[in-house]
Amino acid sequence: MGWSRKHAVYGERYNPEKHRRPVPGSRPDRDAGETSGIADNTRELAFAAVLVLVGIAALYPALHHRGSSLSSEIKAAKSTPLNMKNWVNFTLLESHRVAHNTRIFRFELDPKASLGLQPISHILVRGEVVNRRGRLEKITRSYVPVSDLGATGYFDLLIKILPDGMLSQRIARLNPGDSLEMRGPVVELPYKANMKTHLGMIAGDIGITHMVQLIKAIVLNPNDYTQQVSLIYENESPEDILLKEELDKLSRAYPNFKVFYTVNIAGREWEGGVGHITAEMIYKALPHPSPNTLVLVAGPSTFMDRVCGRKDQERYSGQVLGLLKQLGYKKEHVYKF
Ligand SMILES: Cc1cc2nc3c(=O)[nH]c(=O)nc-3n(C[C@H](O)[C@H](O)[C@H](O)COP(=O)(O)OP(=O)(O)OC[C@H]3O[C@@H](n4cnc5c(N)ncnc54)[C@H](O)[C@@H]3O)c2cc1C
Repeated sequence: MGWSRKHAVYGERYNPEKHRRPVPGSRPDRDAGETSGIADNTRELAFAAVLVLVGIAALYPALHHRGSSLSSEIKAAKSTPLNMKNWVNFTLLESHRVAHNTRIFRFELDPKASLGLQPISHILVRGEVVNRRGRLEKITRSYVPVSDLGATGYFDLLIKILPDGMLSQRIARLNPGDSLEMRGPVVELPYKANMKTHLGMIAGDIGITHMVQLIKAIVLNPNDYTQQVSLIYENESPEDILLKEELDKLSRAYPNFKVFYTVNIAGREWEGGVGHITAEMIYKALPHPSPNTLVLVAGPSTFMDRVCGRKDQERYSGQVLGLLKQLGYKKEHVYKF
């Protein structure tokens, strides 16, 4: 689904060598003028060889141990029960309220297994409901896991419970120990570490799930050198902001992640933006269109209309409209969920 190869080839790729942060304590390479003849070189070489041998002997048990722990991590990742072919039952461990109409549902995995997702992916959830004609029917909906992708033993879904939502109402009635059928994953945007230098994100309401999955995948990956991830997140009121505490924590812990909130109804103490997202907010907070940047957008249909236009097909983002068009963004600068 979603991201096509066509989108991924635009522009120069971010080059980790060029942008690598210096390793603390590392010293510049030795100047060629410091070497003092063949005899010195031979002595240095012999000494270095002895050091290497001693080093290998000392490190062998640690390397061996690390090797086996890596292979068990790989085994664990492989042991994910989630697959595209069959529906698998997952047991609810617990759920907790995030906002008046939204809850996090935590499902169980084997203690060493993780979901093994590539960002950005969603999974399919199926449940039996009474349909609008009063008949029992199995229906399927998509949800984006928001727990760290490497988390073992569980995964979390953030689900908005709609007043007349068939599956979300069914999920809201689950008790710990109940189970739900799932299948997947479905990769939407196959994100690769360092694929852009600066990512912009614009989310409305429950559209945050896509962004949270990617933000965590970037900041928790020591080999991802993305210079900046900037999110603008729109909601109805401060109480409706989903995962605010977690987003604030991430932005305090990782200087390459910044978040700006805007709400339609604000109290006196509110310090963020007020009203719908504007062109000015986007201009100030997000990367300007360039081959090294990408802006991701997710939210309800009316929100998409204002910001960039709806996705026109299942696989392609389509033309850029709305605020992003006004600001000069083209198809290759925008990914719509
Ligand atoms: C790729 C993808 C990822 C998604 N990820 C998530 C996620 O992580 N968390 C999540 O909660 N949802 C997510 N959704 C939406 C989810 O798949 C369901 O559509 C949603 O839970 C409603 O299903 P339902 O059966 O409860 O409601 P339905 O019975 O299908 O719909 C009930 C009514 O609610 C309307 N409606 C649908 N969505 C919304 C909405 N967001 N706000 C207001 N009204 C709405 C429908 O138009 C309909 O009138 C995702 C959707 C897609 C396509």
